Amino acid sequence: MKPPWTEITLQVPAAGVDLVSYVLTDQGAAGVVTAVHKLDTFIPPAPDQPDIGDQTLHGYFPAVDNSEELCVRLRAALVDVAPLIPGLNPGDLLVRQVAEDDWAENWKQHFKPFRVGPLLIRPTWEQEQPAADETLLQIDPGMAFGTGSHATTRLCLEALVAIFSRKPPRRVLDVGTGSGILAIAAALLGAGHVVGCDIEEEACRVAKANAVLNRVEERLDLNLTPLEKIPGRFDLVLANILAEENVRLSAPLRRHLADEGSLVLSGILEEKVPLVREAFDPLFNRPAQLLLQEEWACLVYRG
Ligand SMILES: C[S@@+](CC[C@H](N)C(=O)[O-])C[C@H]1O[C@@H](n2cnc3c(N)ncnc32)[C@H](O)[C@@H]1O
Repeated sequence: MKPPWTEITLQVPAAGVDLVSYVLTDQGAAGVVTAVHKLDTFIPPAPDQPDIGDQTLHGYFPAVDNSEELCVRLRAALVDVAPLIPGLNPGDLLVRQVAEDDWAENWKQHFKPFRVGPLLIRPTWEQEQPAADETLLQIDPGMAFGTGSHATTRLCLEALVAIFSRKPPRRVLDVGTGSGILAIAAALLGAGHVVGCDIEEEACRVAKANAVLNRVEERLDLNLTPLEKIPGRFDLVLANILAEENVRLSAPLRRHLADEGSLVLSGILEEKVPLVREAFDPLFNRPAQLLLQEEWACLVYRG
């Protein structure tokens, strides 16, 4: 029998769905589902649009014995973002144990192939073929974050393609590799050696499987080594982790960057840009390039 999951359900004001989804993922949710909007492309309504009301959000966590402990942790994380989401009630969590079949396949219908520069990024269950001048990147995110359809990943992919079009980095570091999508993109675009790290064992397993799928496993080193302990310096460092985590890791991220290398910081809500700039600007001689998509920002520094 397939393992069960712990489902957490909460009501979220429409404009907060993306942020709460991100928080649940950060707290270990393997998948997040809304009834009417998919997680990865939710666009908050414009201020002049009528409020479309609360959305029901389901987060799926590997089954836990003590669901109260999970709820306490989630409430604490939600209390942190509640000031950004008027109307969010972090106390209001419903818990249910569910079988895998209840949700595991449903989300797949939302992930469609898309293009960034020369890359055609395609989920494994889709058939679209690359044009002659395109490179296919196949991805099965499994239980890891990173289909490419989240704005934070897309911003990284766009920055990465632009950097490779100027001067292909030889050595790349992908901090918080998730499904391995960015690490694999770097390898497919020509990087000689790519290190990807994550704090989640499952992410490393999924990323390795995706590396094999794309036949780049020999140039990829995917592991659970904490950033501080990874040896060497890199021509390109990518970090699609939350703003606060980027700030916490500012010193080791900078240390891992080779001279003239590029540092791509993502997972940053637009209102958190000043916080990230405050930590990173003093470490660089030049200001960062700012890329924006939906309510997410990406900062690109040059060493
Ligand atoms: C938003 S996902 C990004 C996945 C993928 N790189 C992408 O761009 O789609 C963030 C990932 O970072 C991992 N993570 C969070 N903090 C981390 C840290 N300090 N070191 C390594 N990985 C971390 C999480 O487990 C998660 O897989």
